[in-house]
Amino acid sequence: MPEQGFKAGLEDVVANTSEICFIDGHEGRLVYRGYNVADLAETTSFEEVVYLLWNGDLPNQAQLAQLKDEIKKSAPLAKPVHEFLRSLPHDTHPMDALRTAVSLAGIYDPDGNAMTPEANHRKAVRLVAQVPTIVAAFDRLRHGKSPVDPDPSLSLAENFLYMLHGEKPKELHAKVFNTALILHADHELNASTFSARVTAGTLSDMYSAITSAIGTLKGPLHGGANEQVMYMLQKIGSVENAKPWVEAALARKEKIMGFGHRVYRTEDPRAIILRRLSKDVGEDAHDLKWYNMLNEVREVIMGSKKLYPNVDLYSGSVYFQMGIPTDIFTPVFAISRVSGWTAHVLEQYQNNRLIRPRAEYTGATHRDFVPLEKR
Ligand SMILES: CC(=O)SCCNC(=O)CCNC(=O)[C@H](O)C(C)(C)COP(=O)(O)OP(=O)(O)OC[C@H]1O[C@@H](n2cnc3c(N)ncnc32)[C@H](O)[C@@H]1OP(=O)(O)O
Ligand SMILES: O=C([O-])CC(=O)C(=O)O
Repeated sequence: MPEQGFKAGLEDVVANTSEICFIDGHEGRLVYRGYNVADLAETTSFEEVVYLLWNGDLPNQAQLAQLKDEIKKSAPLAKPVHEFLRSLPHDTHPMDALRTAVSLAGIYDPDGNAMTPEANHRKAVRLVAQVPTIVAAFDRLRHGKSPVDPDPSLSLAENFLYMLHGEKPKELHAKVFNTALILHADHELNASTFSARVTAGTLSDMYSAITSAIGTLKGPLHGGANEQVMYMLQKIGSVENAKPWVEAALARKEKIMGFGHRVYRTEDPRAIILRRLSKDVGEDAHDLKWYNMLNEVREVIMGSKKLYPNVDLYSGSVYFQMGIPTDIFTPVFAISRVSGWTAHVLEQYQNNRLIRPRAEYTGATHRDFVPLEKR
């Protein structure tokens, strides 16, 4: 029998080693490959961070140019993936559309099920390049609009907003979105990354691992919380109503989305940056209602429950004010996190061992068998 006792939710259980991401939950520090995310967030491009996560070092100019070129060339979708998105009912949740489209894209990937490091690198590039195209294309199709082809002159952040809205984003939005992508790129063994690694650990292919991860990110206790925060703000309606609304929800023992974390015992460092971005886009739009409401909710929750905001609290208000529909907030999270998922899958393949924990059995052990005719 296993030596270790059972830990509900695997809390604080160390399940693998990794060189990709470090979290100091007490100090509120998040590090990608040795770099504090706060130092990267507003000074680098998302593509640089993708390179860092995959390769362990920041790229030089030639390496960055090559990765950007690979991403640009890989951004268009295979025709059957387009046709599939076109065939979906318009009320399909965009996260379901993304999950199934990524799975389908795997079938048309020219590298198929090849598992060489080179083939896996190319698949990682295609995934990072195509997830934004899928999310934007489905959003337009369900609103009766034609998808917009990716523009090779734009960065990944700019391109997503361009493909979504059909026009180039204003400078502030492109910059803020780039920062949001960097902030969401990786987070150690969060649930979706764990799920990707479990799938990769069976030596299944990268698309299967990323499909598992997307399904895991969808839930409201994980990436799905950003969408739920926006619905909560819409229900609250005004800054004045925030306190009574939250107090009533807490009295009903409801969880308030965007608060609490398995690892952080202080404020999530990403939330601190996103709060400022929420203010920036709010000021730019001459509308600080969402920002002010979130701050009021934060004060009530921190005062009464001593719970801190997580990454999902402020991101939605940022996206909303950039014209991103609420039900694609979680797919937008995936646009970024696919970089971390693929980095972890590549790391898993490099030093693989099947991931297979044990369960503490709590059922009956010695029951007398009764044949069917006598039950
Ligand atoms: C990208 C991300 O995944 S970030 C997380 C996004 N998820 C959310 O924002 C959903 C809301 N938050 C939560 O549900 C949790 O805090 C989680 C899932 C993030 C972490 O869960 P866990 O580590 O398992 O903590 P757990 O749910 O056991 O909470 C511990 C205690 O704090 C309370 N608590 C935790 N989060 C919240 C919350 N958001 N609102 C109200 N109470 C909360 C729990 O009710 C529990 O109280 P109890 O001990 O009196 O029963
Ligand atoms: O680490 C976690 O458990 C959840 C999280 O914040 C993330 O995935 O970004």
